Order: sequence, then structure tokens, then C-alpha cells
Amino acid sequence: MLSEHLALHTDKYQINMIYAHWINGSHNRKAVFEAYFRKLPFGNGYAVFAGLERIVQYISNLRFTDKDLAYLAQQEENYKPEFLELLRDFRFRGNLFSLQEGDLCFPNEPLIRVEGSIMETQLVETALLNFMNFQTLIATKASRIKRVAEKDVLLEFGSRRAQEADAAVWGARAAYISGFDATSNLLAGETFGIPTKGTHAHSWVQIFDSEQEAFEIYAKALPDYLSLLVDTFDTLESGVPHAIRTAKLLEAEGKRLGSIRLDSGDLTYLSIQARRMLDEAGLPYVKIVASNDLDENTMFNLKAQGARIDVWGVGTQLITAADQPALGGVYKLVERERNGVMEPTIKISGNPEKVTSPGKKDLLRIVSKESGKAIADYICLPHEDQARSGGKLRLFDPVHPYLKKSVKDYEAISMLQPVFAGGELVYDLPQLEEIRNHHQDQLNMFWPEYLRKLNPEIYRVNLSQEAWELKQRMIEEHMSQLEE
Ligand SMILES: Nc1ncnc2c1ncn2[C@@H]1O[C@H](COP(=O)(O)OP(=O)(O)OP(=O)(O)O)[C@@H](O)[C@H]1O
Ligand SMILES: O=P(O)(O)OC[C@H]1O[C@H](OP(=O)(O)OP(=O)(O)O)[C@H](O)[C@@H]1O
Ligand SMILES: O=C(O)c1cccnc1
Repeated sequence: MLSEHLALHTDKYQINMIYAHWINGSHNRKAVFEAYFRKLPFGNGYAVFAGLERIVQYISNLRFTDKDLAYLAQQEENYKPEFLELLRDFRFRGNLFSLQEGDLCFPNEPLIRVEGSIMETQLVETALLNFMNFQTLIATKASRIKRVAEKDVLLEFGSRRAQEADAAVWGARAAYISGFDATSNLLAGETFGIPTKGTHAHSWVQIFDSEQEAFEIYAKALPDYLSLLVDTFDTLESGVPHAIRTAKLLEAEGKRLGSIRLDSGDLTYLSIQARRMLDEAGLPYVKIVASNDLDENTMFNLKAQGARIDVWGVGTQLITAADQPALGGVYKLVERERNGVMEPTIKISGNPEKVTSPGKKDLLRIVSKESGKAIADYICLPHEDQARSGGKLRLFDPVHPYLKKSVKDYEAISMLQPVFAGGELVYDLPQLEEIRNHHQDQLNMFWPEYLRKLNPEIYRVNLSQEAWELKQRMIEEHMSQLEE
């Protein structure tokens, strides 16, 4: 759980390839890989990049122990002892560039770029994608939920249904980045400083002889910000009246019941009725929490129906990204060293979406100086300075080049930040609060049509003329080689 020691958290084929390169004498040749995803999850208009802190921890601690090496020797008889000695001395000495956590990101743009020896760039693929894919997926799901909740309070309740402990804890962090207000998971709270919140379970009520007794005992022990779960027997006939009685007892002691929680039945009807009963009892300050398999779609409907819910507890659907449980991010080779010189490389596919964009690339966000809003993301080769110098920029769709427009009076924001340089960490990991604020600033940079939950406008991600021509040229070269 949250292990720092993850050298073997890689696919066996990575070590096999590294071994074969070593036998071939090519393991120290240079390579450049880029990580990206091809399709946005949940039909959303953007994704929220997350996972960098975990990646930094992983790379900083990447060492093979005696135990790891003994295990590798046992797994593969072919591995020569000298190879295992090479692994013993392994440290990541390459460069890594990445988006910042909380950045909005889009399909087919480089989110992380790794440059270094074949050995080090290949080794890190599995873990890096594992962290990026999961955390970006959950941050994106959480961002959708936040768009619907708007100013309501969001509590992350997913731990018990998450795909194991790391997913619960890092998932809680991803949700917080995208605007959740608290988590029920204390380890996530302790590890990352996320505020923690909790109500109580049905078992608390069931264990006593009466609901009223259960509420009073709980109120006595934990009178501040108390939340009472009111649906164990009958929400409106029993739970809410008992909660009101408990609130009055608290008032007599100068204290206030914080909230009641609804966890079953028709949440619109029950919240409206409970609100009325609380108000009529002179308890307008008591908030209503709702939970029960909620997601952004149910929440949207509940709000449209006029539900009187102030606080939303969201678990399973968020933490498992239930409607799309994988992001599908990939890590592709874009440059290789040949005869001492770096050259672009391409992966051809019968499926045009899967043809890679060759060459090491930078990602610039083109932002209008007039509106302060993002116009497009622009992928160019590192030596290209047209966009960076603010010159008139021709944008065209890489798949349908006739879709074009020119922009001027813009700022080109460089999205890929240097994180490791020659193996040294050169990036100050921001505090979680800063990441959360950064995510909000990012959202403010986009017009609402890209942010809406249903059928959002597609944000432009364009290749520079030069990057596009390189791709076309390499496709044609490969095709003519195939024909020969
Ligand atoms: N007014 C509503 N409109 C749309 N969906 C709702 C509404 N009220 C509740 N839901 C959602 O419907 C789903 C199922 O609720 P349902 O009432 O069938 O089960 P339940 O309340 O868990 O049943 P039980 O009473 O046995 O616990 C949940 O995801 C819940 O959030
Ligand atoms: O529905 P989710 O979005 O996943 O939110 C978490 C759920 O977990 C709890 O139920 P559970 O039945 O596990 O425990 P309980 O006995 O305390 O209700 C809680 O009451 C929520 O319904
Ligand atoms: O505190 C709660 O109400 C809670 C915590 C975890 C899961 N369900 C509810």
C-alpha cells in the first residue's frame, strides 16, 4: 500500500527488451517517448491531468534491491549476472517533461515526454501510465460531478468500493484536485492534507434498541457538525422526526445539529419533505446530505427535479469511474538514436487514429490576449518558434486540414514543464491546495461550451505545419516501402 518501492511494478516485457538491448549493446542508445490518450472519457470535453506527484515519487525512488534482483534471476534463467549488476546500479538519469496536475488536457497531445537511454525510458512506461491513466480518469470524473454540484459541498465516499487501497487514496486526492471538498478516507487526509468528514452507518442505529437512543448517544459523543443518517427504518415517519428531536436537545445545550443524511428511496421527494419538516421545526440551518450510488447524471436529474440537497456523498461511481473504467493512455516512441543522431520514428496502423505523430514535440496552449480564453492547443517541434514568438499562426485540423483559421494577438503557454533533468528533480511539487486552485484557473481559461457535460464543443488540438508535414512524409515513405 502506497509503497515507495516499485522497481518491479513493470511489465516483464520491459525487462526482457532491456535485456535484449543489453545483449545487443544498444541499451544506452537514446530514445524519446510521449504519453497521451486518444479519446476523452465519459463524453467529456476535456480531461484533468493528474498523477504527476506519484510519478515523481516513483522515479525518485527507482532502485532494484537485492531481493528484486534475486527474483528476476529466478524468473528468467537467461538473464546473465552482469545484467543484474547493471540493474543494481540503475538510476533514472533522463529528462521528463509533464503537464501540471490540474491542467485541462485533450486527446492526442503529449502529456508527458520522457527522454533518456532506451533502458530508462522503456522501464518506466508501465508505472507511469498506470498512475497517469487512473488519476487523470478519476480527476476527470470528479470534475464532471463538480460541474453539476456547482457550489454544493462534495464528499468523496468511495474507499470501500475502490479497486484496492492505492486507488482509494490517490483517487480521493484526484477528486480533491477537481473540486471535491473532503474525503471520508483518513489515510488520504493524513497523507495529503485533504479535509476529512464522516456521518455514521446504518449499523450505528441498528445496534441500539431505538433510533432515538442511537441519535442521542451519538450526539452526546460528537455534538459538533453532527450528521444523522435518517433512513434506517423510515425516513419521514421515523428518521427525520428523531433527528429533529435530537436537534432540539442539542439546541438546549447551545449546540446545533449539522445535517441529516438520506441514503435510499426517492431523494428528490424525501429531501423536499425533510427540508419542509426541518424548516417547520425551526431548524433551517440543518443541511441535507444525500448519498446512494450517485453520479453526475443522477445529481443533475435530482437538481432538475428540485431536490433540496446541500451536500452530496459520492462513492462507487466516482472512485471506479464506473461508466468508463479506463482512460486508455499510451506511451509511444517518437524519436530514436541511429548512428549517434536522433531521428523521428512513426508507428503505422490500419486505424488512422492509431498512427503516431513522429518526432519530439512541445505543447503550447494558444490563449487570446483579448478574451483570456484558450483558442487551441498547438503541437510543434521543439525548434519551431513561430507560435512562441507570437507571430501570426495558421491553425488547421490535422485530420481535416481544410478546417483552418489564423490567429494573432495571443499568448502561447508552454504546457510541458521540466520535471527531471539528467535524473535531477528540477520541479517544485506544488501543494495540493495550489493544484486545486490551478485547476480552477484552468477552467476559467475555457469557454463554457467546452466544459458542458453533454455534447461539448470539440476543442482544437492542432499540429504545426512542420510536425504535420513530417508525419505525412513518414507515412508516405513507409507506404512506398511496403509497396516495393
Ligand atoms: N428522484 C430520483 N431521480 C432519479 N434517481 C434517483 C432519484 N432518487 C434516487 N435516485 C437514484 O436511484 C438509484 C436507486 O435508488 P432506489 O430507490 O431504487 O434504491 P435504494 O433506495 O437503494 O433502495 P433501498 O430502499 O432498497 O435501499 C440510486 O442511484 C439513487 O441515487
Ligand atoms: O453509494 P456510494 O456512492 O458508493 O456511496 C457510499 C455508500 O456507502 C455506504 O453504504 P453501505 O451500504 O456500504 O454502508 P452503510 O451500511 O453505512 O449504509 C453509504 O451509506 C453510501 O450509500
Ligand atoms: O461518512 C459517511 O457518511 C460515509 C462514509 C463512507 C461511505 N459512506 C458514507
